[in-house]
Amino acid sequence: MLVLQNLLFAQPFEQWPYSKFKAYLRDGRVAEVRIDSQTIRGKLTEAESDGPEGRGRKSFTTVRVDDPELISELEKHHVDYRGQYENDLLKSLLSWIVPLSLIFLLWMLISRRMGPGQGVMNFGKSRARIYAERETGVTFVDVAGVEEAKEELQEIIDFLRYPQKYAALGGRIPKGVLLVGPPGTGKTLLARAVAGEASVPFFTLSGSDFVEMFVGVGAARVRDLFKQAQEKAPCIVFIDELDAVGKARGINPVQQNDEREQTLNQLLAEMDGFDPRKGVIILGATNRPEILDPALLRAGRFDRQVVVARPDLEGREEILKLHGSKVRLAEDVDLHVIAARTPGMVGSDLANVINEGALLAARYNKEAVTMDELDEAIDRILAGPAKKSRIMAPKEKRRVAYHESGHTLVAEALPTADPVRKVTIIPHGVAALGYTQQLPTEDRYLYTKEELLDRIAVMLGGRAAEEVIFHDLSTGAQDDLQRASEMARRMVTEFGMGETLGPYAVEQGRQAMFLDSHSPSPKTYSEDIARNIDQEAQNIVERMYQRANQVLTEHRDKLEIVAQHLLAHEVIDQATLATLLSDWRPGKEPQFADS
Ligand SMILES: Nc1ncnc2c1ncn2[C@@H]1O[C@H](COP(=O)(O)OP(=O)(O)OP(=O)(O)O)[C@@H](O)[C@H]1O
Ligand SMILES: [Zn+2]
Repeated sequence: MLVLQNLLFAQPFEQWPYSKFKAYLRDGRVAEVRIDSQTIRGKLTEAESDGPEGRGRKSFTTVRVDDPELISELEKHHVDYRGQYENDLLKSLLSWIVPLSLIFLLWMLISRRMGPGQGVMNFGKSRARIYAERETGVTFVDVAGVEEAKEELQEIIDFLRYPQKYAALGGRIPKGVLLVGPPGTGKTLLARAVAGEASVPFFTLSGSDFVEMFVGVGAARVRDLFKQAQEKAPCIVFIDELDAVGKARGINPVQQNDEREQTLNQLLAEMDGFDPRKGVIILGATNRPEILDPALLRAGRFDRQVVVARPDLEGREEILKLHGSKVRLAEDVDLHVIAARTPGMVGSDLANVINEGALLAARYNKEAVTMDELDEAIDRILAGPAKKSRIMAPKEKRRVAYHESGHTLVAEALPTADPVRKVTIIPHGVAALGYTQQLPTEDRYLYTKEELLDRIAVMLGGRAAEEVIFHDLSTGAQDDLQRASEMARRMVTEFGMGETLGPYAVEQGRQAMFLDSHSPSPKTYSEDIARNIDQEAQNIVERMYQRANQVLTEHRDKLEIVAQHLLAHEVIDQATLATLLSDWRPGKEPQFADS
């Protein structure tokens, strides 16, 4: 820079006072100047130059002072000036450019966080994007292992395809369908597939997005979303994580969330306000239906629920096949074996197994994914603490299979027990390892003494099976025991079915107790009677346990058949159970003496 300047000003500089420079400037004798932070260097005009020997024109330098008129005077006298003259304009420019660009940056950040098409400028607008089928490209082929859910959704697809047909017939079409199931089972995927199958636009919004920072934004979005959707009908509106916005109102009075509540109210209003025959179907997804505001589940809203359950063995194999087809699997890979190793895993876990396996194969420079990589992938995924607890070791699985078979057999054997609808050893919820689902044949309000006793025996059937088969007990029956004991106690104290008290009820009905569950119910009887009640309840449990034990010992072969089928397939439905027990007529067992 300095070198350049010196070249430019070939002649030596004369040191001038500033006033002299200004005087020359005003007289129009200055030709050009270079200004930097400390000094001003300049050249005079041709006319001012020295004689013929001077190669250049006369140059001067002066100390730069704070002179607001300098630039205007330079302009006025047509001086060629260059340099960094920090005038007030620049200063003030800087003083607002910097904060302005900071604000802009912040705005960019916020609008990126808020998703595309959603800036500060239009934050009332819904960020719903439209997915045409071409874009999502998802159909039922891409969702595996959830056949029941698919079947239930088929009607919705049919309706979206031929809304006129339904309108003509006047059939009632649900407005809202709630997909309920554990995380990663493919609820989102399924919703998209419904849109894909029906070739309709897919609007999506996530409940957690609703909970925004400004009050009113969520509600505005909901309004906008429904407006857009109605213009594009037939279409699907999908609300993921419905529980984030649909939590029961007023659950937490301390930390109230006006925004969420407003959004929820808007959602309810919108759902009430449109005519489903126009062809807008709302799909919601949640893995915690129990915390939803009951208003959301009322008729005309999400009044239909579709369970997207954890996949069973076959389902897992299907999902593995689906995702396995996207990578190169070695000849030796048996996805059935992988499926058998992964009870409790959901679709996203299984997709992960395949993906992780492929990554490992690439790392080991293999040509294809082999069993080794898939095994390692499973181990890696199981290492996550949350997953581990969900997945059973083979030994545990065996025990759970016999336990559940025990419940099943006792239920089938006893004359009044409800028929078994479904048995599964796929982990459900947090506590239950498996479950046996009984189907009440009719709505029940009254139970006879014998029916209650049968129920208690069924509850104890799991534990009895463990004893018959393994000759020891596990902690898995804790919940069964509690329920059986409570039932026995209530028989004695509330229903007057015991001998100690006869037809005398000492405890209030359960409803009343429930309302005031913190204070123990006042004892209206003596210590003596209390001891007798305990004794009698204990006797009932003990007797029913023996009864369950007897059924299972006598029909151990049936127990084996059911348990082995459970181990192989993880679920047994009512029809399969009937086939498995074909030659055995349940309910025909001799009545147990109930003295
Ligand atoms: N049934 C399935 N068939 C095929 N792939 C599946 C299935 N379930 C899950 N996946 C895979 O897992 C991914 C995540 O699934 P998805 O997001 O649909 O689950 P989700 O039930 O909506 O979970 P969340 O409740 O956590 O939102 C899918 O993109 C897909 O790759
Ligand atoms: Zn049990």
